Amino acid sequence: MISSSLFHRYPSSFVSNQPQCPPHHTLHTRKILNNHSPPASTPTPTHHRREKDENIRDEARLNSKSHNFSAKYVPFNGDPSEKESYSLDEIIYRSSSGGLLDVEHDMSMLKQFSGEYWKALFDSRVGKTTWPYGSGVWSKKEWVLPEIDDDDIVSAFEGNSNLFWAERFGKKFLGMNDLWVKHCGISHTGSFKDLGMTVLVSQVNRLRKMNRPVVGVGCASTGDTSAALSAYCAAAGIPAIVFLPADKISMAQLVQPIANGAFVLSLDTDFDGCMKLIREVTAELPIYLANSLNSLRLEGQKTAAIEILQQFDWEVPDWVIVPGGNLGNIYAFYKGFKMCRELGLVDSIPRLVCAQAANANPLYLHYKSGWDEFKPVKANATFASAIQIGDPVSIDRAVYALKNCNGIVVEASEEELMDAMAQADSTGMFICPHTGVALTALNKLRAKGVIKPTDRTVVVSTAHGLKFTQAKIDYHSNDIKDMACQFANPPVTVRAEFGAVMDLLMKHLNKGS
Ligand SMILES: Cc1ncc(COP(=O)(O)O)c(C=O)c1O
Ligand SMILES: N[C@@H](CCOP(=O)(O)O)C(=O)O
Repeated sequence: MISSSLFHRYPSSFVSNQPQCPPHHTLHTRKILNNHSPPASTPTPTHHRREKDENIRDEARLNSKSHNFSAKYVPFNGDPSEKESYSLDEIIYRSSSGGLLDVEHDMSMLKQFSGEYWKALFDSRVGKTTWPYGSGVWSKKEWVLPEIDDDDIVSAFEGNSNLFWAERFGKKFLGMNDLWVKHCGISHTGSFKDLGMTVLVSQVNRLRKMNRPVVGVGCASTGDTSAALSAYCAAAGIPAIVFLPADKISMAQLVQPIANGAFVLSLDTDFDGCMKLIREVTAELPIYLANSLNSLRLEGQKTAAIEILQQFDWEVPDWVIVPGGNLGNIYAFYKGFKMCRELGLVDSIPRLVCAQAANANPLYLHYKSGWDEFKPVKANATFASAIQIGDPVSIDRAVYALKNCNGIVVEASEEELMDAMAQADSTGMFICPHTGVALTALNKLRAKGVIKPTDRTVVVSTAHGLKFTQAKIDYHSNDIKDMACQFANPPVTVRAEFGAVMDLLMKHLNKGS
């Protein structure tokens, strides 16, 4: 039996999947929340414990309400007068003309509530354990996948990642006082992919419950997509199949899908080759495609942009810098910011910078050519191995996003990205090489004066540094061909004797003074 006291544990607007209070109440609600005192209707806290057969899903089921929010697939950047659209319950990745798809929300329904209303609602859900809103993604459920039943959601309470004030790095290396790193990689599987994968796997869970023929979910990967897919599928008991380019991903990334029980294929090709194969295979077999070609993924990823605004108390930063590979994420950020502007939460959007490794730089070349004809490249090896991609599936999305926010594309050489990573680490971070690519872009734009010392700037950190320890070991061992490794900090071997240790320490301490 579900205890009736559960109904009284939260104000109803915190637990319902429909906004409850009318817009004119929201300013009041917000003020209350900001003052950290409970809304008047909150009962005195009790030390409630659930009965054996109760859980947070049951609570969500009891509290769910009907609503009129909806979303559908439409051709990406299509002609609005064309009527082509598909239910999100269809298994489809391309429009009738072969172009990309986008998830389009019924904005007229969302606009029935004011910007102030949405801010108060989203703010009220942060940091709770209420299913599914405790997740940073599902706390924005009405804007993500409004029609999914809470019961079908597969979530690890992802999102709500740290927006880190890079105080020392900003001051020491860039003369900046308002520099932030959005640590999307401090996450369930160690990358931002969790944000999109919770949405995609939840939808697959729904489709399978509807008896749709989905025998498994598959992706091509440079390591992070496969890790996220495998974890969320394992949590839901859904078979995962991953195509990996042999010897091109880190050990830590490789072991993730193996440990989570996915069927792992190591293929003698690069990521672009794996991507081509998974597209062919998913066209033949009832395996659902989990790469960002599937626009559902981007609905989850866009919440990182909304979260950044929320973390700045809905003030808009000047710049957001995102490392780009298959190029879904740069569009996801744009879409998140744009929705906040359209729905009245903010009145402008930041300028976006997409940062690429020079060894895998098709977007950069396209940008430099003045957006002339796009040409895929053969991506060369890079320490930023997760963005070693030469033929990005979301090229059109990225170009659209950058053109619409006065965006910039910057490239980083191997030495630049590794030095930037080492410098960031020396100020207490432990970032991945892809974040080093983004920091290089920042260095270059600061040096040119494009980004000003006081500009509020966010660098998106996309994966956890612990996935890329070998790159750091190579750098700090001074063991990289043609690289000075100028910030290497190798361990010093010394005899285990007091005198030898003291001599060494004295030398070291004198050097510092
Ligand atoms: C760690 C990391 N950073 C950046 C990216 C680039 O994201 P996107 O492919 O959406 O451009 C990826 C994946 O491609 C990644 O795994
Ligand atoms: N870096 C990605 C590459 C695939 O990108 P996706 O967003 O299209 O899945 C990875 O980790 O596999």
